[in-house]
Amino acid sequence: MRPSQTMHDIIESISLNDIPPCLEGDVILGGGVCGCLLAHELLVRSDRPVWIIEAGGRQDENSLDRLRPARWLHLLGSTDDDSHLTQPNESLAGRAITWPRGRGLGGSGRINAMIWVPPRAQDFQCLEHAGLNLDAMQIAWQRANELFAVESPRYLSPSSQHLLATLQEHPELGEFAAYPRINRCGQRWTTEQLLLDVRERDPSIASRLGCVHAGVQRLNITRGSLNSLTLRNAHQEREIRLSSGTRVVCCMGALGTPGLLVRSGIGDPELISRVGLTPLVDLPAVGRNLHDHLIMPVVYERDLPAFLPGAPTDQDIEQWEQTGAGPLASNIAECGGFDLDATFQCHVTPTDYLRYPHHTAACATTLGVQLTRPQSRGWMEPIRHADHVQLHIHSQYMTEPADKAKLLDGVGWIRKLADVLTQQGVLGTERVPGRRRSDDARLLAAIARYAQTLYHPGGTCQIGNNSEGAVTYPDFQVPGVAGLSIVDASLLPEPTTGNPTALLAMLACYAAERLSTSSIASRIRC
Ligand SMILES: Cc1cc2nc3c(=O)[nH]c(=O)nc-3n(C[C@H](O)[C@H](O)[C@H](O)COP(=O)(O)OP(=O)(O)OC[C@H]3O[C@@H](n4cnc5c(N)ncnc54)[C@H](O)[C@@H]3O)c2cc1C
Repeated sequence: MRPSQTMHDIIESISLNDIPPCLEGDVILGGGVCGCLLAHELLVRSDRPVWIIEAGGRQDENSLDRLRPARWLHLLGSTDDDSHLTQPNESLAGRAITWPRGRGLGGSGRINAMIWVPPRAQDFQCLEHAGLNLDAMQIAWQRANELFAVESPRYLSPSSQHLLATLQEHPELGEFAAYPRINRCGQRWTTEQLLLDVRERDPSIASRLGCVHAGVQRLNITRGSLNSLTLRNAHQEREIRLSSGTRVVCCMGALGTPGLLVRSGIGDPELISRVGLTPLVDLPAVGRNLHDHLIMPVVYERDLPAFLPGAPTDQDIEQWEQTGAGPLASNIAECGGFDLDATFQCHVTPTDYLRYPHHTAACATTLGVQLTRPQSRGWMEPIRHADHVQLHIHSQYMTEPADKAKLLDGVGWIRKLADVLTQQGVLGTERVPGRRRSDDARLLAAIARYAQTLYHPGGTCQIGNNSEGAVTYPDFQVPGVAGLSIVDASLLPEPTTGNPTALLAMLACYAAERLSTSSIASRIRC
C-alpha cells in the first residue's frame, strides 16, 4: 500500500441542526485519541448507538501536512490546533507557554509527534494503586497494540543513525532506540481511522455511529442526574435531551474536560460561585493535580547538511508517495531513550529544536531532556470573562525544588552522552545552553529561558478510590452525577514515564471493557 492510496477519507459530521432532539446510547464528548478509540470499542462490543460530539471540524487545508510526519511542527498554530496559553511561569523567567491541543476527530493525534513509547511497570502500578485491575490492564494493553499496530521508522536521518550507533555501544549511559511511530506506511495514523475502517469492514456497525460537529458548552444536571447537553457551533446554541439509559463520557482531554465540568457546576464550590455560576456537585479536585513534561533542549552543532531546509523537494515528495519513506517520513523526534533508572528521557532531533521549522539553514542536533516524573503540580483557575468562563492554566513547572535539582542532573546526563558523541565526531560544540554555563545558577537561568512544554498535560480529573484527590472513580464514573464518566488524559494521577499516547490507548481499551459490561446504574435515570 502506498501512502497516497490511503487515509484521504474522513468521517462526515452531522450539523447541529440535523441531530435528533433527544439522544440515546453512548454519547462521547470529544473525538480525540481516547474519544475515537472508545467509540470504536463501544461500537464493536455492544449494539447501542454511539454519538461523538467533537468541536473541531474538517480542516482540509492541512490535510497533506497532517499525513506527512516531518510536517507536524507546521501544524502547530494551524486550524488543527486549539492552542492554549499558560499563565506566566515564575520559574521560566515569567514566560507564558503555548500549549498546542489538536482539534477535530483524532484530537491531538492529528498534530502530535507520533512517538509510541510503551508504558513501564511503574505506569501500570500507578493505575493499579488508583484502583484499576492489573490483569485487565494487561489485556487492554494487548488490545491497544493490536489497534494501533505502530510501525518501525521508515526513515532515520544520518544524524540519528550515527548517534544511535554510537550510544548503543555504551549501554552504561542508558537505553536508546529509534521510536516506533503511530504511522501506517510512513504516514500519520489517528484513532479516527478506526472508525473509517469499521465503516468499510462492517457498515451495519458503522450505521450506529453519529458524529456531530459542535462544541459542548454545558452538562445540564437535575437531581444528581444528567438530563441534557448544551451544544454550540458558530451560529447557534442548542439544548439536546438525553434519554433514560444513555451514558455520557467526557473525552475532551486534560484541559477540555475540567473546563466543561466547571462550566456545568461540578468542582470546587467556592471557585464556581466566584465566577457567578451555581455549584451543583462538590468535587474540589477538578482542575487540580495538573502535570506536564518540561523539556530542556541542549543544542549541538553538526557537520551535516541541514535537515529538510524549507519546503519539501519534488524528489522528497515522490519518494514518500511511492514508498512511504525518505525525509518526509521523519517525525523529527526520531529517536531517544532513558537513563538506567528512567529518571530522565532524552528526545533526539536532527534540528535546532528552538528554531526549527522557522529557521532551518543552520545544521544542528538537539538532545532534549525531561524528568519522567516531575513532582510539581499546577492547577486550572476559573476566571469570568464578559460572557463566558475560562480556565486559566497555572502550570507551576519546577515549583518543587526537587524538580529543579533533578533537571540540572538531567542536563549533566546529556553532557555525559555528548562527551562520548563528540569524541566519535557525531556532535560538535554545544550551542545551547553552552558549556560556559556550567554552574547551577547559570544553568537554571538557561532552563528558565529555553525549556518548553513536551505537550503532555494530564491529571486534572484524576482517577482514584474514594479519596480527596479523586474526581473519577476506578469504574470511570464521576461521583454525584449519574450517567457521567471520564476517559482521557485528565485521569492520569501521575505523568507517564514516556510519551503518554500508548498508556492512554490502554486506558481507553480498559474503560471500553468496563463501560460495556457495567450495570444500568452507571447510566442516566429519568
Ligand atoms: C504537539 C503535540 C505533540 C505530541 N506528541 C506526542 C507524541 O509524539 N507521542 C505521544 O505519546 N504523545 C504526544 N502528545 C500527547 C498526546 O497527543 C496527548 O496526550 C493525547 O492526544 C491526549 O489524548 P486525549 O484523548 O486526552 O485528548 P485529545 O487527543 O487532545 O482529544 C480531545 C478532543 O476533545 C475535543 N474537545 C475539547 N473541548 C471540546 C468541547 N468543548 N466540545 C467538543 N469537543 C471538545 C478536542 O477538539 C479534541 O479533539 C503530543 C501532543 C501534542 C499537542
